[in-house]
Amino acid sequence: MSSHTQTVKRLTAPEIYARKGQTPLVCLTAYSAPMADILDAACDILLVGDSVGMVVHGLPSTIGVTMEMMILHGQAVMRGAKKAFVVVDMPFGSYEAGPEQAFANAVRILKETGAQAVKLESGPTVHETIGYLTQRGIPVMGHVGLRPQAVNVDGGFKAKGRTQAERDKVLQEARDSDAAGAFAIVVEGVAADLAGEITAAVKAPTIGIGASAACDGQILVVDDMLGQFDWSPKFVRRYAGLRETISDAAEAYAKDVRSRDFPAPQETYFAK
Ligand SMILES: Nc1nc(=O)c2c([nH]1)NC[C@@H]1CN(c3ccc(C(=O)N[C@@H](CCC(=O)O)C(=O)O)cc3)CN21
Ligand SMILES: CC(C)C(=O)C(=O)O
Ligand SMILES: [Mg+2]
Repeated sequence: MSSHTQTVKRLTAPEIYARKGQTPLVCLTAYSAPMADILDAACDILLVGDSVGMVVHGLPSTIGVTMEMMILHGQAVMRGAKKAFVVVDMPFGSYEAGPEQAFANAVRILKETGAQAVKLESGPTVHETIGYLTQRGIPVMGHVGLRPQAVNVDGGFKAKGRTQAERDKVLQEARDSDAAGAFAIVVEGVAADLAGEITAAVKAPTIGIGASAACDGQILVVDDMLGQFDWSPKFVRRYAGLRETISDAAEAYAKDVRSRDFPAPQETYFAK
């Protein structure tokens, strides 16, 4: 459906920003059109996360995710979601060099997908970059705490804020993202008290993942909460058992094919 014939009004960045202190923002990741279509009614925000590289493409981390992957999945999600606000993650290497690199790649993401905003993980140039993009018409979601794209310097996916120096750094990055104009900030993998401090310190709504109930909203990787994996981080709650459901269905299909029970006459074409 083209934007001209769209009947359902999409949420906007200012509406998300104004949700601070209101009812919690409901967010999930989405990577495909049919999943976005199903999740649209329940969610305020759908994030086309670079976690797609690990969850869908089987990569060991998000480092190998490309602009092309983010754009293809962004396009699919935009075709499925009618009401939710859609944010696309900027992949590793597409924004860290500075504001001009980030702007060029964010423009490409918005033009080619139709999504309304991008997200980027905190780092030394992020304060400058969020301001540069926001002033030029691109809403930016910040991301502080556990930064999956820093996996190689951190030596793994490690929760943040166990030392005072680390707590100060995460809080400062959240303050910087807020001051630079982020319309929302993802807070990942931090202790509850730090998540509370950050949420109280910033004007933008905080969206937690492994960051306690103190945040202004929550996000999970959809395949985690649907139970597609046998291992998940501690912060995941399973709302379905898709792994077992899919495996049981595949076993039942295999049994029916081998016994020639499938296909039956009603599943077969005949000449007359
Ligand atoms: N499926 C999936 N779910 C996610 O939430 C997710 C991804 N993939 N990929 C990108 C990042 C990586 N994430 C991760 C991955 C592992 C841990 C993890 O191993 N956590 C440990 C605790 C580590 C610590 O205490 O420092 C755990 O046991 O929960 C956390 C976040 C979150 N994101
Ligand atoms: C988990 C969320 C916040 C994310 O960045 C992703 O899915 O890539
Ligand atoms: Mg991400």
